[in-house]
Amino acid sequence: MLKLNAVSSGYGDVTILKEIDLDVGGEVFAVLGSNGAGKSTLMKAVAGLLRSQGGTISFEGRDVTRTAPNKLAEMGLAIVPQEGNIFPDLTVRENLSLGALVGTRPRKARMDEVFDLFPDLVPRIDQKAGSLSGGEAQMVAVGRALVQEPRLLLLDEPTTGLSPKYASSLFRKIREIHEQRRIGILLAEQNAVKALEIADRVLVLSLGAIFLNEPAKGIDFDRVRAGYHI
Ligand SMILES: Nc1ncnc2c1ncn2[C@@H]1O[C@H](COP(=O)(O)OP(=O)(O)OP(=O)(O)O)[C@@H](O)[C@H]1O
Repeated sequence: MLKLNAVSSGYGDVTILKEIDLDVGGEVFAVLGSNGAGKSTLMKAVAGLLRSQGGTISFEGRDVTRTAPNKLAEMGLAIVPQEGNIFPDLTVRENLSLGALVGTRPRKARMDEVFDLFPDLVPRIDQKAGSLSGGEAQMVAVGRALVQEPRLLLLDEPTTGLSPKYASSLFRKIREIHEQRRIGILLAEQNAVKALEIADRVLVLSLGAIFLNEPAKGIDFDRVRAGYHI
């Protein structure tokens, strides 16, 4: 579904990601690593928000190395960035409507599916997104990506700042989204224990390079942890 071949990326002249090779199928693929390891940089590079400094990226067999984010969205790749992922002055409904500009099925049906998935949002439909709780706001952010009918969903640390209860619930929903809709998920996450519970495959980034890339099942947690201590 998504292939990275020797992708380097960063900010200005600074290289953060160093020659990353990656092959993501229609699975839940967790991207782990400590603060500053390069998780968000990887997500932004894949979503077309950061220009690659080298290497190639392909999505569903097409070279998208220089493809603009809006075009990638139309091709079926949606991202929930770590920050700035909702419009605070717009209502829940308006936020979802904006996401639904991308996608082909009737807009109302796609929005109703989000309310089925996150029923807590139903009573908040006309509330400004900026006045929601952290957990509710994340539901809107994920919902806004889902109404785009993505085939690959990039989630950048979606549980940051959530209470353990909300975080666990969102992790369960992420797995549910994958299983019910057959959407591939690339999940950048600090919380390795929780991410491993729902992931099929695990990548650990360390200093912008791949420390480990393995199936999640039966993975030796000490090896994952070692990637956090370099
Ligand atoms: N806009 C930017 N300009 C310059 N350097 C940046 C910028 N954004 C991130 N960096 C640097 O890139 C490196 C990787 O950051 P990145 O946000 O990808 O890490 P991360 O793994 O997502 O970390 P965290 O878990 O803390 O969000 C860090 O050293 C960071 O300081």
